[in-house]
Amino acid sequence: MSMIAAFYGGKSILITGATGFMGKVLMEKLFRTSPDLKVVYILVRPKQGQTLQQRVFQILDSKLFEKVKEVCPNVHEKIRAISADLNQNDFAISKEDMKELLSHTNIIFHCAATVRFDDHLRHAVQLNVTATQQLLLMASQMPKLEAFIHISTAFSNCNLKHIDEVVYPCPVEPKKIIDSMEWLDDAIIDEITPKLIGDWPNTYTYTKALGEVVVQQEGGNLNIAIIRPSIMGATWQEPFPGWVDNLNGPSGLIIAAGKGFLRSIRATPMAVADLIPADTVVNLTLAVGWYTAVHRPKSTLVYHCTSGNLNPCNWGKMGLQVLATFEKIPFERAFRRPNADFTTNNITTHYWNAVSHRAPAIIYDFYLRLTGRKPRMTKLMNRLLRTLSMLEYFVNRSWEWSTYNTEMLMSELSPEDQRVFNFDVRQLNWLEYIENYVLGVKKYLLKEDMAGIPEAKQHLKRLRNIHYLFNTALFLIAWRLLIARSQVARNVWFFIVSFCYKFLSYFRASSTLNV
Ligand SMILES: CCCCCCCCCCCCCCCCCCCCCCCCCCCC(=O)SCCNC(=O)CCNC(=O)[C@H](O)C(C)(C)COP(=O)(O)OP(=O)(O)OC[C@H]1O[C@@H](n2cnc3c(N)ncnc32)[C@H](O)[C@@H]1OP(=O)(O)O
Ligand SMILES: NC(=O)C1=CN([C@@H]2O[C@H](COP(=O)(O)OP(=O)(O)OC[C@H]3O[C@@H](n4cnc5c(N)ncnc54)[C@H](OP(=O)(O)O)[C@@H]3O)[C@@H](O)[C@H]2O)C=CC1
Repeated sequence: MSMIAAFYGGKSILITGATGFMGKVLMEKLFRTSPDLKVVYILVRPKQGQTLQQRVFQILDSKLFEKVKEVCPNVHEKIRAISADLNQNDFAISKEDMKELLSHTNIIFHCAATVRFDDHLRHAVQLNVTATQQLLLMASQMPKLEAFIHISTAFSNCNLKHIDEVVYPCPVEPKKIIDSMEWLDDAIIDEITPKLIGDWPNTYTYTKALGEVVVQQEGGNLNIAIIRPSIMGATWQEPFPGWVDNLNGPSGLIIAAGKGFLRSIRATPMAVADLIPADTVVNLTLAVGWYTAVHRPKSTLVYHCTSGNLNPCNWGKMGLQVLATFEKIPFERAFRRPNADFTTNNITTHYWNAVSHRAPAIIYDFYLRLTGRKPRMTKLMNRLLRTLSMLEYFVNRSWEWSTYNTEMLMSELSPEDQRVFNFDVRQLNWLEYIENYVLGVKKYLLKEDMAGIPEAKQHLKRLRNIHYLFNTALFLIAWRLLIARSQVARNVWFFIVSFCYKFLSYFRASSTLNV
């Protein structure tokens, strides 16, 4: 019997960010392994014209929850969606709901965040710092609370090269940043943002670092732990391989490469690609929840959920495997044949961006205009280039994360728990994982049918022929222009033509003799 699964039985659990990528995988695993838990409170905001209930039903209706419905048929009764907006005071939670939360919650998993790299500092501070502070305040009023688990990121200290499982101080105290956001106007914030974030690459990583300091400073007597996942990718094993439902991290680029838009990316092939499957993160999170509540460590423990030091893979190997998988599992209606490469300096990056990204987009938009349709490729390409420039920081560096606490926790688990809540990334086979990841992107993100693979392959063949035809035409035009202008080129041309003619005549003559 799994001790961790038994621990969550009968518990009331509060999850923020349950509608996000990690939150959904976390809820799924909780219900599947501890179907006898009492209730899962989720803080949800109405979105895109959907009510809270509609959002919950949409999640439960997805393929991700198929297994849960078998082991926990009344799962919908155990999810209590609470209307909340983490940007508002007291999260805009009604008095009755707040009372219920405060009096019943046993465990908190704080996953909500803005993960956009380019978010305005005010918004990023509000969600990643102030909301964390408010949640801690709520937690301090929960008499039954056993553990508060805060999800951060391994990149919260990406301004360092070697990162230990400790909370590092920030140059400016979070309280001062929170206060200043209240009275500074947007224009001034924009101006001072580069100075404030210093050597952090974006407002996301910076505010996640501030969030950790807040957790440490304002955690009081709570049992708290911080989890730092690296780049969260599709699921590795559970509930099935390859599940993913958003474009963050590598997923968006896998689509861009598979559809033939992405031709080059400025990345260092030997840099460590610190991906971590979402189910591995969730298993560690649930194990940490159990350990923190049961063992009550004296200080706030930080757990790195990374792959680089235990089972490293680099961007070169990952990129090649992604491309190899497209041969077997192509995406439908590709714009060009998938073929991308890494560039390593500014000049080649600019060159390939112009030749392989912008030029084809302009040509295609020209064709769309000619055929009376609305041009869209240049806009899409600009967006892709913007995304690439945001991700560049992370694919041209390697970090070392120590994992003592994570390894300590692994050794504390019973063999059964090590199996059910497996977060040992050493067992991960990267080639197999990446293949399943690409397959998952095709099935769950692009919603493409496997039955369409032969047609997709045919389409790629057609694109290859068009590519050869286009290159041949381009060569002939260039040659024709050269011949018209240069005597040397004309002489070379006549030499080649007469040589070919002689060779053909000789070949024909010898085959006639043989007959
Ligand atoms: C040796 C030689 C080998 C040669 C081999 C060659 C190999 C070739 C490559 C093959 C394939 C590539 C596979 C691997 C590539 C490496 C990928 C590396 C990724 C590394 C990521 C590292 C991140 C690490 C950070 C820390 C991790 C975390 O803690 S948090 C999670 C990370 N957060 C994010 O990823 C968020 C990033 N997104 C944003 O910040 C923003 O969305 C944006 C700035 C990128 C875009 O903002 P914008 O306002 O322009 O657009 P938005 O409104 O958000 O969306 C507009 C439309 O674009 C779609 N979208 C959104 N995000 C992405 C995305 N990441 N990629 C693509 N498209 C995206 C979005 O859905 C919108 O679409 P519409 O709704 O249709 O308009
Ligand atoms: N994805 C990754 O690669 C990594 C993520 N992390 C961390 O893991 C955690 C989860 O990330 P992930 O699941 O990928 O992120 P998502 O963007 O998928 O999910 C974010 C969640 O936060 C919720 N949220 C955002 N704003 C508000 C708000 N104002 N009020 C209420 N809820 C809100 C979202 O709700 P809604 O659905 O309404 O938008 C959503 O449920 C984050 O803390 C992130 O920093 C760490 C490392 C890597």
